[in-house]
Amino acid sequence: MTLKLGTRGSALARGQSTAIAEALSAVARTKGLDIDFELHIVTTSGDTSKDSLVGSSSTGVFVTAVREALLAGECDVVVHSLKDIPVGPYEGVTLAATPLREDSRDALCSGGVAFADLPQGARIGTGSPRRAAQMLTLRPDLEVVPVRGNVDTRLAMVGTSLDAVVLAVSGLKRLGRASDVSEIFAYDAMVPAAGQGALAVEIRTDAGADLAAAVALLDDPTTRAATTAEREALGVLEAGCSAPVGAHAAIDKGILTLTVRVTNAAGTLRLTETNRGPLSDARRIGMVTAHSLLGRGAAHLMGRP
Ligand SMILES: NCc1[nH]cc(CCC(=O)O)c1CC(=O)O
Repeated sequence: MTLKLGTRGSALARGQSTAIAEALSAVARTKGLDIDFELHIVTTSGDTSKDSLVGSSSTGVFVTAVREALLAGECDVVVHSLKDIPVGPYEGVTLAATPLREDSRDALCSGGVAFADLPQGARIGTGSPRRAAQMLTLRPDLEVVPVRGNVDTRLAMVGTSLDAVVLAVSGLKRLGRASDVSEIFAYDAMVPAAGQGALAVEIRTDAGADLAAAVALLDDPTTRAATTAEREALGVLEAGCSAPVGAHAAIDKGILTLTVRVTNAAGTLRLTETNRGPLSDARRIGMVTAHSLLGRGAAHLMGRP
């Protein structure tokens, strides 16, 4: 049987979707199921617009287009970067698997210069308020330059119009650009975005039990718990993926430790909160952490009354 796997058309999206398609076929075979996948590329207006807000995946337009293709029956399974998916349910769509996640940290790509050694006032490209704010906390002298476009486009700016860019380690690895990483930010220096480095495999809620069971074989319970806590915190903070909010859950010996950080845009004020507990409490840990941040004034830092 050949199924269609829906994805965006960027090199990153196609690469990670191909990897998931192969992994799905392999796990299905171990259960005696013969499933092959062909990629179904979903294009959106955003894919051709580099300079407008529509070009930002933070608005969720790409995720919505891919999900609508799934609901329309143009494909049977879809793959997204989890961090691009708005928090909350989507009618008719089920998150069938969160596979083992890649490194979730952020990386400096500077042509080899360490973050501390960047020249005074260096120009750093990022479209992420979270990365911009945390970078300015560490180095208020830096000039943050808003950039858009895919990973390769951004890397091409290093050494020409920019001194460096900040990108997710996971995306660079998936694109075979790990050698462009000059320094990886420690988790406490730059708290990653909720869900960064993780993928989401979705199916229609009314899909057959066989497909649901096959996809579920790819689910990694540790990744599921960590990203559940991170995304719950983001949801309670009412922050989208474009807010200056970092959320990172680490799991060690069955204990989940969630750290959430809210920074103001200038990087001059920040609140960081950490809570831990069993994996089964992932959602509650996310909620509790976000509520205590709100109690400490997080909404004000995010520019809300
Ligand atoms: N916002 C764009 C985006 N969405 C997912 C990734 C790759 C990182 C991931 O796998 O979470 C990227 C690029 C980046 O942040 O560097």
